[in-house]
Amino acid sequence: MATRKTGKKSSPSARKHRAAEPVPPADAPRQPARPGEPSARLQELRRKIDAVDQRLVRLLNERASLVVEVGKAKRSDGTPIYAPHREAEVLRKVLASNQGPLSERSLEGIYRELMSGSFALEQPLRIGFVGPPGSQSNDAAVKQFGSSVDYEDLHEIVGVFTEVRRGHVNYGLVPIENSLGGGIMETLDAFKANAHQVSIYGEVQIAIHHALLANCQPRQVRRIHSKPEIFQQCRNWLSTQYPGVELMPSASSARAAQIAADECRKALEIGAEPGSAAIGTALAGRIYGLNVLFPRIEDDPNILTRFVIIARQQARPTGDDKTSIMFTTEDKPGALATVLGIFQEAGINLSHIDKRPQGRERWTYTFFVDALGHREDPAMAAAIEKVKTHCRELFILGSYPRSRRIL
Ligand SMILES: C=C(O[C@@H]1C=C(C(=O)O)C=C[C@H]1O)C(=O)O
Repeated sequence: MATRKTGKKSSPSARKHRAAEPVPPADAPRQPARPGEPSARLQELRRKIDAVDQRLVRLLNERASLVVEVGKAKRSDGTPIYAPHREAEVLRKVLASNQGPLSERSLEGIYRELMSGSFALEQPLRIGFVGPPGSQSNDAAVKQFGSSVDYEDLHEIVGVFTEVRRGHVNYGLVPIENSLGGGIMETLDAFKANAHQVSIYGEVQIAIHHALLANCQPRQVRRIHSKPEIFQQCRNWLSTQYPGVELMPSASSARAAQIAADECRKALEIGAEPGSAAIGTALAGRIYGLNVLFPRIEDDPNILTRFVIIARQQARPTGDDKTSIMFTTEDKPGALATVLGIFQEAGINLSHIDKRPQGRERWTYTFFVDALGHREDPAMAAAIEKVKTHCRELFILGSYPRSRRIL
């Protein structure tokens, strides 16, 4: 008969207990924990979690060692480090094998951070965004590329294009379309000036959330800083929660957070009550040292901004891609309708169309169209060739994996 290390014979009830799952069932009689101490069940569960973590760390490092090898192989044949087509494939396989209880969203978040760690192992990546730090673009970049890459605030959308083109950053993230305000003019214009040198390598859809940030109690807030558009997007919330408060316009929500943090500090220095707040991202709160008093105060919880990742490389096909093209039609009746008809005939779905003044000739426009499919798909390649014959000029801005998820 098995004995304990003490040498004592085990009782039948003890044997039964040892043979069963080490974690006591939830309905087992529980030893009352001493106040402030975790119960025996909680301790046992935590011991199991610790053991799983040990296995996970080994597995993560097994994966990381393979990533290091991938990095070497890429460097020897000049393959780009960041491979959105491969990431899409990894995520698709991982999510398909998920049986819960972890949600898809949580698993995807974990994998995004894991892949961010991969970059650091293959080659440190530098990502350009439009600041100031804590801006929506900074938030989007961190959600997409995680915390293991370097970020550079390039101040202006056009600056992101310039620095990608010059190779000072590996990739850049710029907003292209907002579900409330439509196309982002500065980005479309920057494509007109840089279409030869950079291309769209990926897209990211970000849910826009606004938080009330401050260093005081909610009832102490007297003045709120933010961008005028953001006040508009939180109008109902502000008029019910803070009807008499002073609204101070600023150039960006991140700048607003910086001003509110400065004003709070100064108030505290002179012994006054801090009453300044800002509406911005939770990331801005972390950067400028403000607490989130209320998260998600936007009136419409479904505001999205689509960002594109720009690069000096072309993304490979994944089977679920988008192609963005930019063209100027010939100056004749029905020219745009002819172009759109070509996609229709080819059975190619268009997901977005926008326009900007062409710039050189008055009342002439440059059109931006997103078509579903990759430029290497024979139907897409043939349609684009045909479209070209009806255009003065046409550029393919890029083919890249279509993003269906919202970060
Ligand atoms: C490891 C690779 O490099 C990067 C990291 C990935 C990963 O961690 O799975 C996937 C794609 C790339 O962005 C790869 O290309 O396979």
